[in-house]
Amino acid sequence: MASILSNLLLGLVGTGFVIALAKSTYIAFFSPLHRIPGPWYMAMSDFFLATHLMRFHQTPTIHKLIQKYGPVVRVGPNKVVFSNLEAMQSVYVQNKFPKNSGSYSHFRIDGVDHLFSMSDNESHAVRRRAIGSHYTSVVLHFQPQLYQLTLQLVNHLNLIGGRLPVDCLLLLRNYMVDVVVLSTFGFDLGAVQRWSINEPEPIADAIIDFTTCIILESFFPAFIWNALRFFPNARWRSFTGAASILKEFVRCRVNDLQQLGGVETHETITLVQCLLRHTKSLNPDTQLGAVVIPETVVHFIAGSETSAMTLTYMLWQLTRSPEVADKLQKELDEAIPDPHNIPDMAVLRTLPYLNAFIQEGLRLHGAVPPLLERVVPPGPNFQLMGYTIPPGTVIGTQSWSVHRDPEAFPLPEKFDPERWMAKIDSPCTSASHFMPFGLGTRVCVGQPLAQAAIRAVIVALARNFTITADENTTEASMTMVHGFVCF
Ligand code: HEM
Repeated sequence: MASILSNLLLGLVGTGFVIALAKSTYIAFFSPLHRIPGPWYMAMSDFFLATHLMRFHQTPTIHKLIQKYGPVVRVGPNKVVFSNLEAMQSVYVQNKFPKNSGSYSHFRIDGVDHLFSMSDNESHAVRRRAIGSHYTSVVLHFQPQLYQLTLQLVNHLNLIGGRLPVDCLLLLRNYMVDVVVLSTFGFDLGAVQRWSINEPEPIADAIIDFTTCIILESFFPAFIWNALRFFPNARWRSFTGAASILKEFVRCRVNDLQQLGGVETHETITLVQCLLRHTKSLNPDTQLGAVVIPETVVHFIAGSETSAMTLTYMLWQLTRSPEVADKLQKELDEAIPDPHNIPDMAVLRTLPYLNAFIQEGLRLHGAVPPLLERVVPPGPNFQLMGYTIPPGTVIGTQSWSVHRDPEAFPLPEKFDPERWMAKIDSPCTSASHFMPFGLGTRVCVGQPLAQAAIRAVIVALARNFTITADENTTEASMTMVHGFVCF
């Protein structure tokens, strides 16, 4: 009896395996995507790409595939990547293909969509209009406070006086949390102050935990993940509860603001004011959890780690190239007579070497370099570089590869701000290959804030200090680890 059962089981497993293999083979070799170059095993299953994602290595793996197979590669049964300017324009700018909800839905907060995760173009456009105005005028409204926060960094570092090494990422993460809270609520959270007295910053920690957690979560079915969250370990609980910590923080601050009447001023300048007015105009009874909280939380996450990461790499580049550091310092010394007085942002935007340095930093170390996945919508097939792509196919490009295209950027791995200097008066292909903030209608809404914070920090630190790397900071220790944002 036992042997009959085990034979039956074996037969069932064998049949399942043969059916799955036949299906994968059919998809790989007979689907409309079968002409597109790429590894045959990747065309059969998403498993292979997922293993690279799990090891935080998907972005460089895709880059290697593009180098090997050419500018268009099939990397999954239903997934195609490309690195080509016309295709970029067509997918992201002209056709505005929607985001792939399969991957972006993991970013939802409690299952609620926000600007970043929305895949429906129409709902996105409404939300974007409501929020976009906040970021286009954020520097106008908050420049004095932004500079004050930045000069705090200088003061704290002056107190250390170069006697001890400083973990730049930790410091800049706290700085960016202060910047994002400032733009969201209009007050100084004091995260940098806390850093200066060696105290942990729960919001900064929760932001980091959240970004790592969603990657981990994406590998488990929801019911398993929900069970895992109850594992009785304090660190694990705070790790998986990062979203709750952030939501609670936002809820309390919004309540405080409402009680003080701060949301009803005539001038709408903070992100939260914009969001409250927006939700009121849609439906006065909308709960905070439906729009304001998830939207605010995602701006904390999207805004702080990204900019802190890019800034850290920019500082590292200053330690590696004395020639670059000297040129930057010379330009800043001439333009800024008083090192404790940062000139207006409009003046900083005219400094050629500073801008070239920042462009180059964003090219090599933009914090969001992975595949920006879109889906071909229902309707006619899409023509991608001579290949027919049916509706439902996931397609996309990644700035990691576009920014390392040797035709646009000769010696692409070299950190060389000069490559931007030559081109400032004669726009050329490299400018159209520049996409650290994404492109099209889904381009980073926080870009003006990120650019302003990066400019202010680089100016303040390079004008006031000579930056050197600690002996433990090496090429190996600085190798980027790739999630959706880099680590
Ligand atoms: C160096 C810093 C930053 C980089 C490299 C960066 C990069 C990006 C990229 C590549 C996208 C497009 C993602 C996609 O198409 O899937 C994006 C979108 C977004 N970013 Fe940023 N970002 C930065 C800073 C910020 C800041 C400071 C904020 C806000 C405080 C922010 C908020 C957002 C939001 C809300 C979106 C979604 C926009 C939409 O879909 O309409 N980011 N960012």
